[in-house]
Amino acid sequence: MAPDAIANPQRDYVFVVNPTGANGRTEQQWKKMLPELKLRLGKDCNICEALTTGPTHAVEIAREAVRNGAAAVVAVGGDGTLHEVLNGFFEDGMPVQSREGYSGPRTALGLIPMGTGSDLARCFGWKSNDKLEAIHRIVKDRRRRIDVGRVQLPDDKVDRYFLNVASLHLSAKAGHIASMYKRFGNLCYVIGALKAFRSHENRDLRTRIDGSQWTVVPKVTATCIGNAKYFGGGMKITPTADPFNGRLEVVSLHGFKWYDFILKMHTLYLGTHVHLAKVTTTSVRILEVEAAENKSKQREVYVQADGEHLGFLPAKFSILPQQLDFIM
Ligand SMILES: Nc1ncnc2c1ncn2[C@@H]1O[C@H](COP(=O)(O)OP(=O)(O)OP(=O)(O)O)[C@@H](O)[C@H]1O
Repeated sequence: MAPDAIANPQRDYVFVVNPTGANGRTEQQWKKMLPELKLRLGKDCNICEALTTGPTHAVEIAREAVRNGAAAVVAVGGDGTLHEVLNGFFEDGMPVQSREGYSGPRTALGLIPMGTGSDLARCFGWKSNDKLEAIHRIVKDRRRRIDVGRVQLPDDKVDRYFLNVASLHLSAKAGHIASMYKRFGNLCYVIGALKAFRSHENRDLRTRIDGSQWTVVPKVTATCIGNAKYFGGGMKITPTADPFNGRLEVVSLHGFKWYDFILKMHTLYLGTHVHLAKVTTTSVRILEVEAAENKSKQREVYVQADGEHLGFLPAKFSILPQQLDFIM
């Protein structure tokens, strides 16, 4: 166990479980794992089990746990649950502080991947639904500072945070549609992409990197902003992203037609799409995006982060100056 676990006998480990994750399998697997987890974490650790009752509940549970100075808040479920737990570490654009008087170590974020997609787990080479591997990781409690991406939409006063990938236009719309077809497992992302293409038009966008000059980027099909490498249940969309290097990798697809998407689909899973002529890549700390044409058209350009539909352009994507402790 980590040295600070011995120094502080009252360590709360809060497990935020989405019982409906992976079409209900998350709850079954969690129940099987819990007795061994209790045994291995031992008496020094207080295991708090919180089952979510619906969307966004995980945000509230995590926020309260951080305020109360929990040693760790662990998302048990898919990337959607992880995303909500992450967002619980922040409020009003600031990291949540523990209650006055608490002087223990910072709260760490943890993950037991038991969802459909598990894209962050894939980025670290962790197996999804591997009980022993997950227990070992939590018990060992090895922490590493991880980068957090932020999305700001001027119309929406609430900033959103992401660990995997934010994106805009076709990919964001496809993700939004995919969320309605989760019952089909990973196939939901393919269904989402095909449906999204039906009403899709490539758009000229204006972008600004790290506060420099605005430039027009023609015929954007989708732009993906990666803190980590994967989205959509295994698409290696930002293959050079590294969640520890303080940067976001931006991959844009230009002028794609629906048949390009079918023909090139395998390259998105392999991460080799970045070598295609219609794909550009950049490394940034801040990316601002708005429509180049008629501003009313920007209401048609979807924006998402870690699979959550956030709204429409304009949007600002950035890496947070402060990192988060993450259980690796
Ligand atoms: N009790 C609940 N009932 C219904 N929906 C919930 C509940 N708890 C959480 N959710 C929602 O379920 C969404 C998906 O959850 P989660 O990511 O854990 O599982 P998943 O279905 O495996 O999906 P993913 O593809 O993200 O891995 C979350 O974004 C959350 O908003």
